[in-house]
Amino acid sequence: MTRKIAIFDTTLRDGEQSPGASMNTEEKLVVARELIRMKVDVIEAGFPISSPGDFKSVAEIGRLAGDDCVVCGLTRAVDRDIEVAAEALATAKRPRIHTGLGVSPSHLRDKLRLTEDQAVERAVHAVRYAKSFVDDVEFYAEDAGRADIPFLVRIIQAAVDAGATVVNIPDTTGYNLPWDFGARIRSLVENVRGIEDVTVSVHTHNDLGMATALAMEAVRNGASQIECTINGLGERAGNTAMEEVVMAIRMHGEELDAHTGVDTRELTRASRLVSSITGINVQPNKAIVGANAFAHSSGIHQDGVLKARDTYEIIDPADVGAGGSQIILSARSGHAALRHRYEELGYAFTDAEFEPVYEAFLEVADKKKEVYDGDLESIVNERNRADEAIWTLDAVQISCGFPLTPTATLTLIGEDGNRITEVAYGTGPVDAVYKAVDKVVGVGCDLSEFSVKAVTRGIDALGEVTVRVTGGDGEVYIGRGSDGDIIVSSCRAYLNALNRLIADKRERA
Ligand SMILES: CC(=O)SCCNC(=O)CCNC(=O)[C@H](O)C(C)(C)COP(=O)(O)OP(=O)(O)OC[C@H]1O[C@@H](n2cnc3c(N)ncnc32)[C@H](O)[C@@H]1OP(=O)(O)O
Ligand SMILES: CC(C)C(=O)C(=O)O
Repeated sequence: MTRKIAIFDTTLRDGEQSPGASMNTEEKLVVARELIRMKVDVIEAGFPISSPGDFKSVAEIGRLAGDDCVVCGLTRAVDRDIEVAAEALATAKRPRIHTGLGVSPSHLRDKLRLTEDQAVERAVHAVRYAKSFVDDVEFYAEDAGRADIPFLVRIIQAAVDAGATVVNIPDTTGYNLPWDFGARIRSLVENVRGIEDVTVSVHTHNDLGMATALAMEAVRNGASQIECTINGLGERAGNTAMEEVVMAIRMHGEELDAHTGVDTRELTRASRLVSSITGINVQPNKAIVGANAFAHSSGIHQDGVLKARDTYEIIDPADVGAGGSQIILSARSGHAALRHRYEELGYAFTDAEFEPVYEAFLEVADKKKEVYDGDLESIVNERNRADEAIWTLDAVQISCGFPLTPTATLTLIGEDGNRITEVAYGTGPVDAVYKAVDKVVGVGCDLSEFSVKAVTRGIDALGEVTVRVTGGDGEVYIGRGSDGDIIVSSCRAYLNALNRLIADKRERA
């Protein structure tokens, strides 16, 4: 059996320190319920002395959690902070006070203005004072990543001797390289007496984009608790993302001799919940929970994933509650992906039928970022209309705007393959195009309806135009056309209606 690594979630404390991420008590309770459901080991619920609202959140989450997990409140190494935290945690069945102070030369000299001896004295006092309220006391050595290692060993030894149950080694400024941070943890594991009886926690920040790597290297060197947040929220560039460390441990459990108790299938839901409550979007390419984490948009990858998912996916999306892999159709997609999607939509093509569809798809895809199902249907419908066509559009050009007179120059191809070009003026660009069509086709009819709608979402959506025309004998014909350019869609729709009218006339003649 591998070692259990405790997951200490600090979304509601350090995560909330992200600018713009503050949450009220109700919102924190919603997140806490999700954290309990996903079986984290510890919830850091807030910093009780910082405001009455945070005090209330810690108290309410303490009540909510019951036996399910430890609930923790943060303090400075200040008596009043510790007293207030103890008061807030009185509702909790498994309370933990998290106290400590900065230990790097910069924090000691410039922020706290303490000598090393004074800092050790203050740490010992804070741990002992916290122990007078609760059994479970975690000591943090803030900015341990930049501390002198002999002093770090000394102050952690003092905290352990004073009764700390957990010692937290933060790389507060995300300064370390993973192997240097690992060596720090190893120094403590090898040099602090009694450390084997306490939990060694790490709390890493992402200032160099290495928070997860730092945490993994710490686990490899003896850490047994990771402090992290959903979506990597937290001060500045954020904290270690829970979804990343939990999945990295799951993927490499044997090598790390580690496992966690987190239900990974909740990771996506938790990510979306925190994003919607805080209003902070998750970047699409974010590991594990980003919208693109299991999306494939290039032909070679799509072909591979359709043959065997693990050619390009190391995680089964279902394992993190993300549903399934996604194939995104774009101009980089190949035949395999397009054919697969059409089959899912119920279309079957022979190879000969499929080739022109693929070419029409590429034409649309080159104009759009992403091709949606509605576009695919439109492409097929447009092709079917083209197959039946008597007159087809070869080219259309419009000149319009204020104060120009809208003018259309249009070329149509007839059944015999001949091209005919006409120019016409109109009250608007569509009117000008329709007048030019009338000149070429020479069929009398009334346009009784014209409507346009976007086939899919986005500014680059295909526009589908529907028209109704009434022929001389009162018969009504509907025409449709779609394209990224609505003048072209309008022209195609009108031609489609006229083609039907002409075909009908011929049939009846
Ligand atoms: C790395 C981290 O994420 S630490 C957690 C950060 N979280 C927060 O700061 C929570 C929100 N903070 C607050 O609500 C307030 O800052 C409070 C209530 C904590 C303190 O408020 P104030 O008393 O007004 O102090 P202020 O914020 O101006 O300054 C912080 C003081 O705490 C001291 N201090 C900072 N950390 C510690 C510590 N761990 N132990 C003891 N003292 C500390 C500072 O040196 C400074 O003291 P000084 O005024 O004597 O120079
Ligand atoms: C208070 C400590 C644990 C912290 O948030 C940090 O060092 O980043």
